[in-house]
Amino acid sequence: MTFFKYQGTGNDFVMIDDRARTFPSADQALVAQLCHRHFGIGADGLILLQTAPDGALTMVYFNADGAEGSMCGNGGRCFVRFAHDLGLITDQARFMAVDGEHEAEVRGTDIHLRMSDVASLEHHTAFSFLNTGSPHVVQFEADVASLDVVAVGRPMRYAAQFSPGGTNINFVETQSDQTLFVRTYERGVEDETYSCGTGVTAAALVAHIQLNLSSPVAIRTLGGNLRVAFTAQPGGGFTSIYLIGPAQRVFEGEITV
Ligand SMILES: N[C@@H](CCC[C@H](N)C(=O)O)C(=O)O
Repeated sequence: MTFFKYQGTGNDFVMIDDRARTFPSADQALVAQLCHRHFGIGADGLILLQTAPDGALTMVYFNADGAEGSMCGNGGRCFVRFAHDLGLITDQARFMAVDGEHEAEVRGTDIHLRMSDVASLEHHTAFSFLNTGSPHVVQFEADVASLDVVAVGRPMRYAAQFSPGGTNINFVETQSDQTLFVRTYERGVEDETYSCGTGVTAAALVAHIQLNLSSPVAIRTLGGNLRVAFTAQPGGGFTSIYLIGPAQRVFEGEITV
């Protein structure tokens, strides 16, 4: 079976053209093994490109632990690049994902991906919590570069208040030029990843509310730069949310299991 490896700001994915529906998607151990960085290809997740009976392009996303996940923003941008590379879409696209339909546009090296609207956010003393397709804690910190993201993030990811599903944890610092620096502990990978698309989207929306940053918000991650554009609604929610940044093919190969 042919696979392709894609990355979007260092969030990396095994990508498989599964229009023939031959991939054994119920085999969690196989997905986890393919994503394993020592015993497999190595990736933060695996994505199947399928088509629905009505012909709609469909993204099926699995976390590195092998379980089917909620929405993945960087994975969605890589999915659009993959569909474009296969010649299945022009520069404008629509596809289905677990959280509904997404629109996207290919503009040179960048993919502009429309994310689900966000109706509400919770603000707690130390952090905010919201769902941008996946659940995210956003916590501002003074020195994100020095933070032990795994040591601090993992207990929060498993905290009782987020059970049973758990959450992703984003540590955010505002830089002098109003750019956000974001590092994320990612659920399902159970480690820090180089970038998380739904996570930086959450960080940008919270930064708009708490720090009055205007759209588009520029974000730096360990794996590169992203932008998040949005329209804030008078009632407190957000619409027309776009995650913008590069996505590229890295290599391809054959799975011989
Ligand atoms: N890396 C992803 C986030 C994927 C979802 C996450 N692993 C979860 O299970 O919540 C992104 O780019 O959004």
